[in-house]
Amino acid sequence: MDSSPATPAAEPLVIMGAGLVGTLLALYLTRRGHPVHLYERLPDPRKAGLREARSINLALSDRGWRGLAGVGITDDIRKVGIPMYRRVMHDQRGQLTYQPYGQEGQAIFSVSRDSLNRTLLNLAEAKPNVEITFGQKLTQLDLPGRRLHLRDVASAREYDVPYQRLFGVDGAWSAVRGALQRLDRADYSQQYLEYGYKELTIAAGPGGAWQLEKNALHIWPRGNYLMIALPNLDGSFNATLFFPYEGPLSFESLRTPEEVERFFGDVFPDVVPLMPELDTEFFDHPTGSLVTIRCWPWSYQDSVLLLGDAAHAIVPFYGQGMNAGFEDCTVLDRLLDELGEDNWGQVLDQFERLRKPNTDAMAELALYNFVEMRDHVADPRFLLQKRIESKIAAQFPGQWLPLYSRVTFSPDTPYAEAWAAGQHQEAIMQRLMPHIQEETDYEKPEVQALVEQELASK
Ligand SMILES: Cc1cc2nc3c(=O)[nH]c(=O)nc-3n(C[C@H](O)[C@H](O)[C@H](O)COP(=O)(O)OP(=O)(O)OC[C@H]3O[C@@H](n4cnc5c(N)ncnc54)[C@H](O)[C@@H]3O)c2cc1C
Ligand SMILES: NC(=O)C1=CN([C@@H]2O[C@H](COP(=O)(O)OP(=O)(O)OC[C@H]3O[C@@H](n4cnc5c(N)ncnc54)[C@H](OP(=O)(O)O)[C@@H]3O)[C@@H](O)[C@H]2O)C=CC1
Ligand SMILES: Nc1ccccc1C(=O)C[C@H](N)C(=O)O
Repeated sequence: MDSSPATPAAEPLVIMGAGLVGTLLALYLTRRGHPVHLYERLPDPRKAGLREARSINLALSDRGWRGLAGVGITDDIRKVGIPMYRRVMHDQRGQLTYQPYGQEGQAIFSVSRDSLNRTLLNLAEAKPNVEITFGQKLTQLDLPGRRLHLRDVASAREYDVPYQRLFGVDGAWSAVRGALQRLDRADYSQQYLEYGYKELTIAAGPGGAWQLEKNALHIWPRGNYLMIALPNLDGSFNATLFFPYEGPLSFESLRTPEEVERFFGDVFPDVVPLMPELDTEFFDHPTGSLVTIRCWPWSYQDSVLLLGDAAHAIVPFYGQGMNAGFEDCTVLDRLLDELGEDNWGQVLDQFERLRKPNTDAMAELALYNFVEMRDHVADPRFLLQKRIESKIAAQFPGQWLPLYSRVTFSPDTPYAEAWAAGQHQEAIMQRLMPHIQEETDYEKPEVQALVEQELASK
């Protein structure tokens, strides 16, 4: 049920970008009684049919669920999500090792980007005071004059639209941010990895059966590169290869179908038979780049605010970009409750000050998880350390929570706090692990004494 609406403002709030975060934001703002107008550069994905061909999935976790719960739509999404309870690591001989994500029953969820986007669009469009106009690209923004300059992509017609409040939710290559960047003392940085990514398909088995463990996120860690796979509802998996652009083993070095087959056969032998389209997909699918974008400020006076990837694009390795964007919506909604809608300037100011340290921490966490996923998860000592940490958490609940759980399953803990606590715990583990060779060593009196001493001095 919608909460009781305030008196609708005459002029619509404008949202630039009807991606995942923009559509969720529209649902939040319309609940407050505001008319909302979303503009989107691309055609309507529900009509275009183009995106359906690619079933790309995302990991949705507790911060994202909280964002969806705020507008009462978790049930719609849970129906199409697949819980993934653990990492399954595949070594070069096809041997498997396992690492649970959290406690019994805790999972991250694989959801299709396309169905999530469609569900959000359908829900937003069903609201009487939400309008979505597709195929409209923001080309210029007059910040002091509060005017958008848009282009109708199909006809190339250009026109202006005035606004009072604008939310820039137009993704990593945000045009709204582009205008803010030209302000005096605006900070901006973009850092690319020397890696790109390629999306590939692991086929469904007969009758739509999953050919790998269904309720898991699969990882093929290979030291300086990796492949991952997330399950789809139709029995297939969406695999992503994260691989150097250049170098002896790189996108540049694999030039022919034979080279691709030889490489995959050598390093991912257990999964190659499940990838019948490998050759064509490898050359037909684009190689995506991986970038971290930081900027400041995120707002202009009381009229413009950036959210989602437009404010904080991060590399995908923690599976948190969309989750962080959904959390933006929750935080903005809370600030509007606390500070009131007569204080937009204060709301925008508080929002960026609260969020920036947290999304900066998330950007670091995402880079950190790249090394963990491509390298550490293949190391038995690392997996032993994780099992010991689970034991400490079970023995001292409230005093110890693994970093992964803080980031993924603890939406009350801001990212920056999670990261700081995680680094502190890691320092303790570095002192503890030299005393532990196998799991049962944890029970040794000297190890127990050390753990208690470390926790007492925390
Ligand atoms: C390979 C990969 C895997 C990922 N996996 C995960 C994951 O598992 N979990 C997770 O939480 N996150 C993941 N992410 C991150 C996630 O995709 C992004 O964080 C999320 O899409 C951000 O949503 P957004 O709405 O801010 O931006 P977008 O989804 O990019 O939406 C922006 C919208 O604005 C529109 N737009 C852009 N420019 C203009 C303009 N000039 N005028 C009008 N409209 C415009 C775009 O067409 C788009 O529809 C992944 C990212 C990548 C690359
Ligand atoms: N953090 C990360 O590493 C990544 C994040 N993402 C997120 O996912 C979203 C959707 O991705 P996807 O569909 O692959 O988007 P695309 O890469 O297809 O980009 C969409 C549009 O953004 C503009 N664009 C692309 N690359 C650049 C660039 N390097 N500099 C300036 N503009 C650029 C282009 O607009 P035009 O045609 O007008 O020039 C392009 O058509 C992105 O908006 C981003 O939020 C995606 C990839 C990596
Ligand atoms: N969705 C992703 C996309 C790309 C790379 C990683 C992910 C993950 O979700 C990783 C998961 N959080 C993990 O730590 O095992």
